[in-house]
Formats: sequence, structure tokens, C-alpha cells
Amino acid sequence: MKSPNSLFSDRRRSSSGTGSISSSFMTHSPSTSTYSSTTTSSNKSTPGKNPVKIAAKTVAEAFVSCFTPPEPKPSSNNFGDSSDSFKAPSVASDGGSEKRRSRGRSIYASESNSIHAKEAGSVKFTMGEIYKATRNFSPSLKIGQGGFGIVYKGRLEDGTVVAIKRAKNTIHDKHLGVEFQSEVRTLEKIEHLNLVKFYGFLERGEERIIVVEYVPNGTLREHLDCGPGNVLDFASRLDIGIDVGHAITYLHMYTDHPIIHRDIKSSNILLTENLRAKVADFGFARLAADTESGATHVSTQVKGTAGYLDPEYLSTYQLTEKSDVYSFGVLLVELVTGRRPIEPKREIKERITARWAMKKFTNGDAILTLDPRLERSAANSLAMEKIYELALQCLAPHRHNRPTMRKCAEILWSIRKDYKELAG
Ligand SMILES: Nc1ncnc2c1ncn2[C@@H]1O[C@H](COP(=O)(O)OP(=O)(O)OP(=O)(O)O)[C@@H](O)[C@H]1O
Repeated sequence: MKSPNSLFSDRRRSSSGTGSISSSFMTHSPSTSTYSSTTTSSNKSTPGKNPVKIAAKTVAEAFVSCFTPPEPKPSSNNFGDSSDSFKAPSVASDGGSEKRRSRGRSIYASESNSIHAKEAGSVKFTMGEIYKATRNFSPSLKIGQGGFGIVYKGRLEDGTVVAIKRAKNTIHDKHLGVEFQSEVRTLEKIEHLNLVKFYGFLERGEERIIVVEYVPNGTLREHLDCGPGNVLDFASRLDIGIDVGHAITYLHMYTDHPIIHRDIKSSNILLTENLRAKVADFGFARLAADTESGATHVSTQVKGTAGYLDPEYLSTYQLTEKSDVYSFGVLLVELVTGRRPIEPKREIKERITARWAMKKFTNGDAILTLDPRLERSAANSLAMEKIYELALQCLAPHRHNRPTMRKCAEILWSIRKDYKELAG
């Protein structure tokens, strides 16, 4: 097993609301030119033969101040203004007059000649509509920035408020093109209360844009980073764990073909005003092996985020749904401790949070790892122990020893039931 600290990072991001920019603590970056998309479904291990390059994202996201929801500043660009107040630049042949077909959602779909427009469930936007929705990508509507590009808050013509993800230069970064395709293809196939809703996309020239549901209350990571006044209480953390559990169970079990998210992490969990969770960012998602044909895993290059990556996948390149289960285990520890999966500034034995917390748990000292901002009540302590018991299983080094996501969700349900009874 490679240490997460030795992974590559090809990402930099700034958090919405804080404006802070992270820098990678990883040692080197992968060359984008060595990217390989070679993947196979297999029941055999092929380590060493794959031209694999690890493309892991950084977790060294330096949120320096407390979270504030990513509402654009009130300004002349706010949505309260008349939409006549700006003009969309003219766009060559994108055809603002394109008619659109509806998918039963409050948006329109294209009937243009695009191959995507003809695919079931796909929705194509024009550049004119995107300009209009974002007021020409107004900086005041910028709500975040990730490795993929800049995210804007936008409003569609029918008033639907959306998040518009604009890829940075895909022409010079093949990864982003692949990520875009992956995200669109996955989003097209899914619909679940705990997954961000897909509204459509645009792929034209160098532009790659994804339009999804706007989730107004920031990321789980931002909430966990908050100071004493805004602590996410234990019950909310439990609810969020269950929501995420349901979302991943749906991906693994209830889509036409199982989908592996590959990047489950707290900064990809968006929260609604009621603190319900929605899993986002399907840039690394991919279809699981076709078990009906006897395949047990997919052999593919390693992608994900350092600190959340399944060690077995990391060393064998064999991807299964259980890699998401491992990441979910890391997320459970994050929910309990409030810490990031890797905390480089702490003393060595505490740097890998899951390792530290699981050690304390097995030594009977779990309480020492509970987020210091949470109450040390009987209900919290008992639920914490049970969550750690589940996390320990999710973090098993070998995938066969990890529970399914469905089992995880069931266990969390029963933990919440007991928690409610005890907490009163
Ligand atoms: N649907 C959404 N609703 C509201 N805010 C969003 C939405 N999607 C993204 N954001 C905001 O934009 C930020 C960047 O999101 P994005 O999905 O682009 O990250 P990313 O490219 O996946 O970053 P990374 O790959 O480094 O994780 C998020 O942290 C969040 O604050």
C-alpha cells in the first residue's frame, strides 16, 4: 500500500466563500500527456502491466476561515435585476433559437443535430443561454472553483436557479475533457434525491459546460470547518451520513448498470438549507464491472483523492464498488472527528485521521477523537462507537471484508434510531 502522502496531485482549488487557495503538499504532478484510459473488466489481477498513472486529487484544501454559504454578493449583477441589463455576446452557430425538448423537468432540451441531443436523457444548452444565465460569466456569480474549472450560480430562462460548471482550458488538458464526458454520461443516467440533479450541458469548440441543480448551503467540508458558533450537531452529521449512504447505494444498486463514484469526499457533498446532503462531482465516475459476464472488477488507472483512496485499488488498479465503501469509511471518520482525512500539520501519529481514530477506537479511547466542538453526551458517545464500528469495516484493507453500501446505509439507519431514542 502506498502512503497517501506519496500520491500525485494535479489539482488546485479555491473554496467558495473563503477565497482561500490550496496548494498541493504532494510531491509531484502527473504528466497529462501520459494519461491512459485503458480499462478492462476482468476477474484477473493485472498490476504492473497497466500503463497506469495515478491522477489523484489533493485533499490539502486550505479552508482558512469559517464557511459562508456561496451566495453571490448583492450587486448590480444579482438576479433581482432585470435580465435586460446585460447582453449576451453573439455566438456563432449555436442557435439561440434552437427548440428544446423537455425531459419532464422545468428546462428545455435541444433538437439540434448534436449527437448528445439525440441520446436519451441528454439536454443541450446553447452558449447564448449560458451567457444569459450567468450574465456573461459575471465574477459576482462565481460560487466556487475546482480542478475542473469555475462554478457559477445561474438562472435559466424559466427562473430555475442552477450551478454552471465551466471547464477551464480543455484543449490543453485532456483529463478535463475526459472528466467532462464522464460527468455528463453519468449525470444523464441518474436521478435521486441525494444526488445533484442534472439539467444539461454544452460542448462546443473549446467550451465544456455542465449545468446542475444549485445546492445553496455549501459543502460538508465547509460546515465541518466552521468555528464553535456554527457547529454541525451530531444528529445532522448522522443524517448526512445516511443521505450519502443512500446516494451511493443508489449508484451501486439501482441504476441500469452499477456506477462507481470514485471521488466520495466531504468537499463533494453539498448541503441544502435543511442540511440534507447531495453528492456531486461525477468527473471520475465510471461503470462497474459487468458481474453477469463473470467479471469481478474493472482494471483502470487510479483516480480519486488522497486520503480517501482504497489501498487495494491503489496497489492493484482493480476498481469495484467497494472502493466507494472505503472512501465512505473515511467520510464517517471525518463526520465524527471533524478533521480532514490528512492533517499534515499534526504530529505523525495523528496525520492520517482514519488510522489515528481507528487505533484509538480499538484501544477503547474513541471518545478522545470526537470533534471537540460536540457534546460528550451518552447518546453522542454511543452513536460514535457504533459509527466507528462501521467505519472500521468500511476501511478493511481488503475489499471482500468491507460491507456493501446498502448494508452501511442500513446500519446507519439503526444507529440513528437508537440515537433518537437515547437523545430523547
Ligand atoms: N451544484 C452546486 N451548487 C452549489 N455550489 C456548487 C455546486 N457545484 C459546485 N459548487 C461549488 O463549487 C465548488 C467547486 O465545485 P467543483 O465540482 O467544480 O469542484 P471540483 O472541480 O470537483 O473540484 P475538485 O475536483 O478539486 O474536487 C464546490 O466546492 C462548491 O462550493
